[in-house]
Amino acid sequence: MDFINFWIAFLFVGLTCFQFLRSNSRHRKLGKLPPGPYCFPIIGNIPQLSRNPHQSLAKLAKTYGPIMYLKLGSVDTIVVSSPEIAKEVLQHQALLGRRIPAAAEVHEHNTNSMAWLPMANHWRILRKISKEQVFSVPRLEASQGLRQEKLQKLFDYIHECIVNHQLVDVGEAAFITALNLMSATLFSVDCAQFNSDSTQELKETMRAMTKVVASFNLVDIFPVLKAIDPQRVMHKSNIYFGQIYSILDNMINQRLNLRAESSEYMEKNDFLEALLDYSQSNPSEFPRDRIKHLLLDLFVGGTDATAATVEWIMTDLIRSPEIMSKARNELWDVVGQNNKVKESDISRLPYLQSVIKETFRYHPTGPLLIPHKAEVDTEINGYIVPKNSQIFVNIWAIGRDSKIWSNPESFDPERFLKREIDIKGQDFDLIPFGSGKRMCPGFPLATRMVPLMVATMIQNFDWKPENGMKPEEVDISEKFGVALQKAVPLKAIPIKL
Ligand code: HEM
Repeated sequence: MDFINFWIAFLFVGLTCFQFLRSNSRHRKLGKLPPGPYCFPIIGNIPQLSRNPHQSLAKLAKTYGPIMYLKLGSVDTIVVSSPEIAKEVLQHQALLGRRIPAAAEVHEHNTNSMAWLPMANHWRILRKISKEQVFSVPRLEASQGLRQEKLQKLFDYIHECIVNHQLVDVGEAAFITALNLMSATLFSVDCAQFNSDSTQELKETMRAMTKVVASFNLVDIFPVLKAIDPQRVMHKSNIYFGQIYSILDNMINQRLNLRAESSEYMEKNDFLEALLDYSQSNPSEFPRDRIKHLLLDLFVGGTDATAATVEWIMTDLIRSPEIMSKARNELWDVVGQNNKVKESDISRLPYLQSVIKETFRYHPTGPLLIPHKAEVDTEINGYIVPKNSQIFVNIWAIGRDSKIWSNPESFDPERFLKREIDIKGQDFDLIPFGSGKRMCPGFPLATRMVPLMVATMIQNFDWKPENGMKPEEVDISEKFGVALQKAVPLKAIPIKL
């Protein structure tokens, strides 16, 4: 070890020990912390977590209970694993902050992004604009034609795979479709093509950026390392965010030019048009340079979660052919075999909705939600949640709890036909989109896109696993990330019906 590395390591260990001792003495004064496993000096509970922390934490909760205290590096962490305490946490004003990952602290993203802002004025304005201008029913109705076209492309692609005797990489097809659904809805543009190796800048950069943001970064658990950025995560993130912002800036400028050039300009039905209108009439509340930040939030928030959800639903259906045919029969009964499924049909498809809910229970796309942060010392269920703790609400553990669900390890959509439960954040047994003020703002769009993508994939196609595998052999192991991914991507054989 050379001289400089020695001093960096010495400084790191010294500062971490100092922080460790200081926070321990502060906690002793505060009161009773929730129970939790033994915490090692400096590294805390990191050795007790696997690559799938939601699963390790669910196991630990069986021993230590529905509210636990852990230390991840130098970060106080509270883990909640029951619907009752999840409700208390998600409705507590002081626990709705965010701990910002270092990878998001680039290009002023953290100070402009709805996902990372604290619940102050700027965040409130963004939520209001999203609710009233972007995800309002009239706006969603007006933009549905844009989405219908993209679903036709998905249908044509699957058809082409059949003609060419090709497997479908279901995750990739879902990602391209989600990306195009989002880019059509946001700015009337197609960002990605099926079966194309040509440069698809936005798609590739989005992939790279999500990978960087999802990667394990030492700085997030030892903030003293931020200035060194030992894994170069912030460096890479800075590049990808910069590239995406410049693509978005170009799109915004092009649209502004189009609007300025012709007096006969026909307004488009997309979200960009709504945001430009709002910004022009409320420049002080929502200046032009904030549009790109909101577009990025919606684009990133919408694409990965939607694509991962669809890949999981298709995995669960391919593993259970009788459930897939039941969902298809419902589509044929309600919509017909040859009519395209429309957004207005979704409410008449209770079985398909049960399938989607069951996948949300079984493989929730955000197993720990997006971690919340305690803004002040707060008491929950008789325990202290120290200021600045990060809070994980483990909805994966709630979804697999046998006290709440019978046979939680089996995929059984029928349970939702017997039990009325919605996913709008009111019933804390199932909150795939979170609940309360910080709940996913994209819920109204996601609940249109996901059923239509699945319907497009199963209405006229049956599916077989690749390589002569039996349905029940299709892999369901998970890979933790920005959205919960499949560890082994789903590749399957489509069959025309
Ligand atoms: C199946 C699809 C989706 C799932 C499962 C999902 C799930 C979630 C979850 C669990 C949260 C965190 C809630 C919390 O921290 O309490 C969240 C937040 C968020 N989602 Fe979604 N989401 C989906 C689709 C979308 C779409 C389509 C958009 C936008 C077009 C979107 C944009 C966002 C944003 C911006 C946030 C941060 C909100 C804030 O912090 O105030 N999501 N989502």
